[in-house]
Amino acid sequence: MYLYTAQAMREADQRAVAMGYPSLLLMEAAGKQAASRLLQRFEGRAVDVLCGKGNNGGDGLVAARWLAHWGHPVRVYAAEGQTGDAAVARQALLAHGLEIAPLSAWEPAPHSVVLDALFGTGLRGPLEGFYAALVEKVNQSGLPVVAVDLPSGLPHRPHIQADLTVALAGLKNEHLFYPHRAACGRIVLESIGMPPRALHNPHLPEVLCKTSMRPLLPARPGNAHKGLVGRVLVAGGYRSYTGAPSLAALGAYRTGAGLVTVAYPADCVVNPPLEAVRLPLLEWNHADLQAVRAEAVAVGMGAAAGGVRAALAALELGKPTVLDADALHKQVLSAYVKAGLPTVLTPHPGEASRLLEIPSEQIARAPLEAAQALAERYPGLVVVLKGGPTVLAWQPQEAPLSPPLLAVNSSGNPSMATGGMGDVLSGVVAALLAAGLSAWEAARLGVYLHGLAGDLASKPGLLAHEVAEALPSAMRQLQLGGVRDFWEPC
Ligand SMILES: NC(=O)C1=CN([C@@H]2O[C@H](COP(=O)(O)OP(=O)(O)OC[C@H]3O[C@@H](n4cnc5c(N)ncnc54)[C@H](O)[C@@H]3O)[C@@H](O)[C@H]2O)[C@@H](O)CC1
Ligand SMILES: [K+]
Repeated sequence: MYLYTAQAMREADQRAVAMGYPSLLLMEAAGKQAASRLLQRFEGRAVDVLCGKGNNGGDGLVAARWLAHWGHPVRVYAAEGQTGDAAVARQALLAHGLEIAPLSAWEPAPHSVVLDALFGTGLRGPLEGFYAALVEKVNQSGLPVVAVDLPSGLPHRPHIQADLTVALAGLKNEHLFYPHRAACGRIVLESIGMPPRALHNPHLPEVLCKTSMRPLLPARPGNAHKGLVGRVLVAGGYRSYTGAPSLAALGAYRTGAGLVTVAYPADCVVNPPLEAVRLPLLEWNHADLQAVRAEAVAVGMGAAAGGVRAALAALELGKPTVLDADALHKQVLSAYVKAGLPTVLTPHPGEASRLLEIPSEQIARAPLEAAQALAERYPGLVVVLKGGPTVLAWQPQEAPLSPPLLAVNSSGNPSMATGGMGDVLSGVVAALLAAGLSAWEAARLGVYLHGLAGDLASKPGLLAHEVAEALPSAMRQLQLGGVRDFWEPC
């Protein structure tokens, strides 16, 4: 499943039409499904449908017809001048004997619900004048609002603040990225019958979801022993950052690693899980690390200035590696690019800002672009840019001229914004690398499982080790089909 821009969705629509699929069928499905989702949530309220001139308005006209047909009180307010499918939708509505009032006549009615079909993906630029005032009037009415496809006005201001958004055919950027996502309220995705071939577009970012992530779960053979399912070496720790390697070790064990060894400076007190092997070191050197039996390495957590030395020593092991926190330095990344090892780097926006030398606000505003820039700068390394949502990018070394592969995570929640969460993630990804997944697979599944565990454990004051403890349930639920993507109806 992909994440669409307005342009990419228009192209999908055009491909469907070129394949012979009538666009009117899409509008009919869109309107009917929006109407039924509205009723599911706001049954018993009269509905005011506000329709623009374009196809988003056409969806609203279809919705109004079905609402009336099903016997619900509905008032329709629409702009003049529909063309194409939207004009057909208007005719069909009139044929049912409904009246259409001008948008300027709309006044909030107590106990009603507003269906916002003013603007969708065709909006060009911010709303002004009459439409800006109408959107403000809807927001100030205090009435519940169901938005068709997108809250009208997004991605600009002003925009509708919706309680429910019925996304059509595919998720758009605004449905996943803040602050726009907050304007959508609950999001339900309706396929509206769009032919899957029309939606197919591997140049778009992938949305990590249960369907694509489940097949990546490593199988545990019946004759499994701890040396067969992936062993992880965690290398990190510095005087005041002693928890980080322990959390990474816990993340790795809870993702199924067979054995975890924690290497840390001998002058710091690290308390890894009882099940971990401890390796206190006087100096970060390759010879000591070489003795550890491990199929993957996670390096950097809380290692302070030692992070670079630890990462360069780990590089000589020639194993798939996760680089986090104090290992995220340009000289380290360049050395890993040169080595061509499966490598995942997991910066947060502050670390990405340091690596890219751009302000972290710019990264927060356009995380996909930032992850893409890092992937292009360090070809072959998989970039996991942590945030809400976490995004991923990878420029395969063997295809330097193709655009990087991109992905956006759909699991996780704001309660995960606490210390140590990234350390757990490093351990999760390292365990999946050790289990034999490629760097791109391990990073995507790791990010998704970590978010899913955060969703299962979600509560105010959530701690990183609690997310690690929820990982086994997350994996079990994903395996057994018990997971719900956030856009699925309840
Ligand atoms: N896959 C698809 O592409 C489908 C799209 N459908 C609907 O079609 C919508 C897109 O339809 P359209 O492309 O017709 O676009 P919209 O209906 O979103 O908006 C286009 C209208 O808005 C006006 N407009 C644009 N910017 C404006 C501004 N800043 N201020 C005032 N007016 C402005 C345009 O002149 C035009 O009349 C989707 O969001 C969805 O609701 C569905 O009907 C079914 C299938
Ligand atoms: K809308």
